[in-house]
Amino acid sequence: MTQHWILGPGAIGRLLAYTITPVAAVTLIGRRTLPDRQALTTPEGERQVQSLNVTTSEQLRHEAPVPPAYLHITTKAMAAEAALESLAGIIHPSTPLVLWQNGFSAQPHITRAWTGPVLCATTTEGAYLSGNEDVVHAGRGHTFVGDLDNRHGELVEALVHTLTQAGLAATAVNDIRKRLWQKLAVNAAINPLVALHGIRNGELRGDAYSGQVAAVVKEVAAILRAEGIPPPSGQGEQAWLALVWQVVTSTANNKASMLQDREAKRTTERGAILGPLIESARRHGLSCDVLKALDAEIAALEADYLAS
Ligand SMILES: NC(=O)C1=CN([C@@H]2O[C@H](COP(=O)(O)OP(=O)(O)OC[C@H]3O[C@@H](n4cnc5c(N)ncnc54)[C@H](OP(=O)(O)O)[C@@H]3O)[C@@H](O)[C@H]2O)C=CC1
Ligand SMILES: CC(C)(CO)C(=O)C(=O)O
Repeated sequence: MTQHWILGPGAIGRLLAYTITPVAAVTLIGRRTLPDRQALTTPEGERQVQSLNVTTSEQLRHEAPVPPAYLHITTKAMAAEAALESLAGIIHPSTPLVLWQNGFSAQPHITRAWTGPVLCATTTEGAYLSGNEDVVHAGRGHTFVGDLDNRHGELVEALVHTLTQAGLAATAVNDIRKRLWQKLAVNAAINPLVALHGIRNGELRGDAYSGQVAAVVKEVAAILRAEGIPPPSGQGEQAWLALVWQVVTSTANNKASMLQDREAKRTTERGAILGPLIESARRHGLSCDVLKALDAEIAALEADYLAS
């Protein structure tokens, strides 16, 4: 059986481990010990329990594990490189990686630094944790998999086959860079504003916030034009705005991930979402005062609650 190691036993990591275990050999790796009996509540509300092969990077150091065919990294973006580093000397540097992060920071950095293949996955599956032994699969979505340089088509296809066999809708693509930026654009327009104002996504449609969404999208659209990233359908700023309102409406009742991070007093993914946009604006000589102000406000908020 193909060995899949999943590093980062959070919502996406546990969803993947739980789902792939029936069709492949899975090892779920954390930095602290977790129970091996893990429950998953399906989108239909059924709670199922399964034994997973759960371990820590420290424990792996004392074993002689079968090398994995894929190492999935399912930490938050800012933790991905340190998590990978924690397996130095345990996995071979030619091991194929699969990065599941939102944003566009871990992907280019790790693709440049890792000597083996690096695949990227972008997913609209929705999951959240409910304790040390429970994950809730809140909504089914679709996963797109590719690699930034389109050099690893066979590995991508084989992974997509496994995900599909496991019941996760997945497609191999040759434009993963574009898809990652498109998702980042939507995240940049929604996440910082809802986190700062403490509101659910749908509330952005109100008079108090809709102008702020439009101001963010104006800057994001100009930056993505300079990056050569088109909206998924239509053209220009209006198409980006329409996409954002479509996602706001379809996720109206959601607490976005950045708001959940704020409420749980965790570091947010602002560096992976706003960071690449601000850096791109700098490279292309574009102004991005709205994005910079949002980034500074989130940074101040984080510093405040992380210190308390
Ligand atoms: N949840 C979702 O529905 C979706 C998430 N994503 C993206 O997927 C990524 C993961 O998100 P999500 O699963 O929600 O995040 P979580 O915060 O639920 O999980 C992150 C996990 O990473 C673990 N971790 C952190 N550092 C290390 C380390 N050094 N070694 C091992 N494990 C480590 C954490 O462990 P610990 O418990 O010890 O802190 C935690 O279990 C993010 O980039 C997110 O944007 C994308 C689409 C949907
Ligand atoms: C699309 C959105 C904003 C849905 O909540 C999301 O991906 C997130 O919460 O990070």
